Amino acid sequence: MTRAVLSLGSNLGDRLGFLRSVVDGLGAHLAAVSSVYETAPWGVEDQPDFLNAVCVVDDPARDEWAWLRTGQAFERAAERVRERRWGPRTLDVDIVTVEGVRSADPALLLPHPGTPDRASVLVPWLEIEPEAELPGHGPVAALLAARPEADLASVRRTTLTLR
Ligand SMILES: Nc1ncnc2c1ncn2[C@@H]1O[C@H](COP(=O)(O)OP(=O)(O)OP(=O)(O)O)[C@@H](O)[C@H]1O
Ligand SMILES: Nc1nc2c(c(=O)[nH]1)N=C(CO)CN2
Repeated sequence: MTRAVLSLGSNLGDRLGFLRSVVDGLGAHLAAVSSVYETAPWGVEDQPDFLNAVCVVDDPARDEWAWLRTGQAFERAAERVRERRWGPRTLDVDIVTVEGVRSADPALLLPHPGTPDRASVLVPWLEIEPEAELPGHGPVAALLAARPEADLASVRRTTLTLR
């Protein structure tokens, strides 16, 4: 119960700097991090493009709630202001999965229910874990193959790096 997959997103201010703040803050607990992707916004479409990335983290001392608190601490440090659902933000850290954990608690849904529909999560995740499975949904590669072509085209790999 120590390994987790996190999705990172930013579309306000120093987008790359906010993603880097997470990677830097995770330090030795960062097991893998994807490339940075520039992605067209889903949900609310009249907002700037996002930078998105996915990382795999590992810490024997942290359970799923500790990972949620960790993500929220990074969001607070980025002075995130929550104005509307799916609206623009300096930093969003979603807990995609925590190994061996399923949760129906609205404060921490695991796996994150948006994952199967979000190419902005599936593409970077697949890059770092080609064999990944989303619990209850099967291989990430199959979820991605089921997305419409327009979704795939909206996720563009950049040359920016996080470490
Ligand atoms: N797996 C999860 N990861 C992060 N937050 C979660 C998760 N499951 C539930 N939450 C809850 O979601 C709440 C709101 O999250 P947030 O404002 O980031 O939503 P959103 O990014 O607008 O939408 P979405 O959750 O669909 O990406 C948080 O208070 C948190 O407790
Ligand atoms: N492309 C993209 N679109 C989004 C994102 C995101 O991370 N990437 N996050 C949102 C808020 O949860 C709303 N829309």
